[in-house]
Amino acid sequence: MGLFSEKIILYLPDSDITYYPNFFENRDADSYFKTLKREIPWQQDKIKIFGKVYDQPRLTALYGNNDKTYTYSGITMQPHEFTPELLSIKKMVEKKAQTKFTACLLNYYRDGKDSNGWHADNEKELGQNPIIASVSLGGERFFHLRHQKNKSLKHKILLENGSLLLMQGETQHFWHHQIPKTSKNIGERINLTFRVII
Ligand SMILES: O=C(O)CCC(=O)C(=O)O
Ligand SMILES: [Fe+2]
Repeated sequence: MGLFSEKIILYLPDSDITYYPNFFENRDADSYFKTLKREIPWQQDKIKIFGKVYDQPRLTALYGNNDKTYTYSGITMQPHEFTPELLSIKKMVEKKAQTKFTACLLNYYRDGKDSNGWHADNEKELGQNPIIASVSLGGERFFHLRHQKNKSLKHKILLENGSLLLMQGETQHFWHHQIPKTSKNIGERINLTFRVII
């Protein structure tokens, strides 16, 4: 077992979630962060929540190895072609997850006011039991989990620079997750969520 293989299983009911805190070495994570911040054509979309239109509270981009679009919160995103950096990250994630991913949704949280509200990644194009592999680069943010039926069942985990979080099995049927806003003075963060879009 190498230095970077520490594996933390979150034994939450109705879930299959694993966290690898040091999936990337810090200097690799830092270098990916710099390149992606500069090269990705970050966009701020409008989202629709209960019929009202808002600016999404973060920047995003979609990458894919086919032209399949991805629709959530009333936005349909068109994929860009994978860059060399994204392909090298994808390859390492695929080895760990034992899955070939077709797409990556990227999130750029500029500061603590940027966030990602409660949701499950349960869009129909992700299939029945989606596997989501989520890479964190840059500033640390808390990831909150809340059971959809039993809302007193909660958990939070700090997503560190260079970490990988794997959610699979029935997780998206039973749990919501969010990245809440924070008033702490924190660094900007890039998150990559690899998905299989069918
Ligand atoms: O930024 C994160 O860690 C979570 C991103 C997320 O939940 C999503 O893009 O669906
Ligand atoms: Fe999500």
